[in-house]
Amino acid sequence: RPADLPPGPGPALPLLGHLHLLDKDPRPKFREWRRQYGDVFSLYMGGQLVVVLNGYHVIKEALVKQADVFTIRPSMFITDYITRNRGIAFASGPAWKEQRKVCLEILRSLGMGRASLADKVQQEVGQFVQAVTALQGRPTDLTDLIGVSTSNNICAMVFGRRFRYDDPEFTRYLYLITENFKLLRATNLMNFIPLLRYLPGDLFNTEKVLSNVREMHDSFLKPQIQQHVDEADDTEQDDFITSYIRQIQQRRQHGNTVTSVNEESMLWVVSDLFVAGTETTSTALRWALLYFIHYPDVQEWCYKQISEVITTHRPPSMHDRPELTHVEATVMEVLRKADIAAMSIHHGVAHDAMLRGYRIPEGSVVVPFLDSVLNDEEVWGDPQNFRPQRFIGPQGQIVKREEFIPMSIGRRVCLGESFARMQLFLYFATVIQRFRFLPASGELPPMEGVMGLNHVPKPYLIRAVPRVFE
Ligand code: HEM
Repeated sequence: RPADLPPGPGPALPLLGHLHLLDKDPRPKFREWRRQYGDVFSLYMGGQLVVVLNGYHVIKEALVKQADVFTIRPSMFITDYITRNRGIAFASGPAWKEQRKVCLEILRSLGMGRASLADKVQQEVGQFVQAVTALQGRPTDLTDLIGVSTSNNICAMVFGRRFRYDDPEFTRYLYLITENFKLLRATNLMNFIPLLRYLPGDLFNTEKVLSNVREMHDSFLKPQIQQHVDEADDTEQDDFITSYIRQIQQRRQHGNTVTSVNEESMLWVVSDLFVAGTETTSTALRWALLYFIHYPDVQEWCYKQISEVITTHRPPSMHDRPELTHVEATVMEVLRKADIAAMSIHHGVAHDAMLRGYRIPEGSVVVPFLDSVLNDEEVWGDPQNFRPQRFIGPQGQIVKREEFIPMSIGRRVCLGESFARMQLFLYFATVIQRFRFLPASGELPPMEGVMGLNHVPKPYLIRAVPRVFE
């Protein structure tokens, strides 16, 4: 490692680099290396130099203060192979900029984070409550139900419709997403060890991942889009696809030929919203229920406020959000402690850069290690504890800390942040109002998660016992 690069673990092995030192869950090793080498350290994954950014100040210095340099995605074999700079999440340059701008405009016009969309989410939460009530407190793994329900919120926004919980086709597409989130961790190795690409067969599941993407696009997204195209002229429909089609038409009418806003981009953007919005939000909700059964006092702390502020006669709405501070604080603590996007999405550098006196060469992969901020002792004091009260100030108000960055910061900050936060608030408030969550047996399920692309809880059974209102 040249002397001006960030320090890191000793000699790298040929082909593997430092990969042999990393477990399936690299977080403990990264925490150890931060203590040893400081807030900016580097390692080789295969032949690829990876620079890991730790702590709020370093991540902000890179992603915000040097945004012109650190906003791009690195060129990686797998993502280049699959997305080819289409969509948002893995695109860079002018196409990413234009897609992100158009998407944000549309999402804002649809009311992301505001009342109109909230009504639809509230209706979906109502359906979810009905389905959970029907279980009559029986021990159940709620993963699939949560998956379909949270995904329905994206569907309401993007397609203007929802799907039944027992729709086998829709459940199949959600399964494909979950499978890809799991498979991509192994597939990722191909990014770092080019030799693996030449092995016969599909040992690292690249073809499987690609065929899952194709199936989702061809059998699900394209027909949904086509239906919107067919009905575009005579529809009052108020959803993402209809708005995007209008954006395409406007550009055509103005003779704009250099734009990336076209039918192909629409497919990839819709795919990104669907994939990024489904898996993450449902994971957060699954973590939440697990925390609820481990911390019954937190459930009661929220329930007491809900029953005082809005009683139990009507479901909570977004208007209650400012007053339901205990629920809001619990959403924040789940997002902090669950570490869902611990490694964020990889960033790159547009050209050689300097950070904290170290050179970050063009071609590096940059990991904003969000875990290092969300679990920083200097910021939180007792990060290991699940304690929503840390977000409540002396006057009972919500404390907003700039270090609270579960969805990253800078120009790439999660596009669905306010939508996700709105959904989580409505689910948490409503299910706590309606149920008491208990473990399936005397033994509590483990809190350790599994690292794929996201940090997800292991499957567990839970009892949702309807509360009896007097
Ligand atoms: C709890 C829920 C969620 C978490 C923890 C989360 C987290 C993240 C993180 C860490 C990133 C990477 C930011 C970076 O590169 O620095 C990201 C990007 C993104 N998220 Fe989310 N997200 C969530 C929900 C959503 C939802 C509901 C949507 C869609 C409506 C969404 C859409 C996206 C998109 C499109 C990107 C790519 C942005 C870009 O590259 O410009 N996310 N998210």
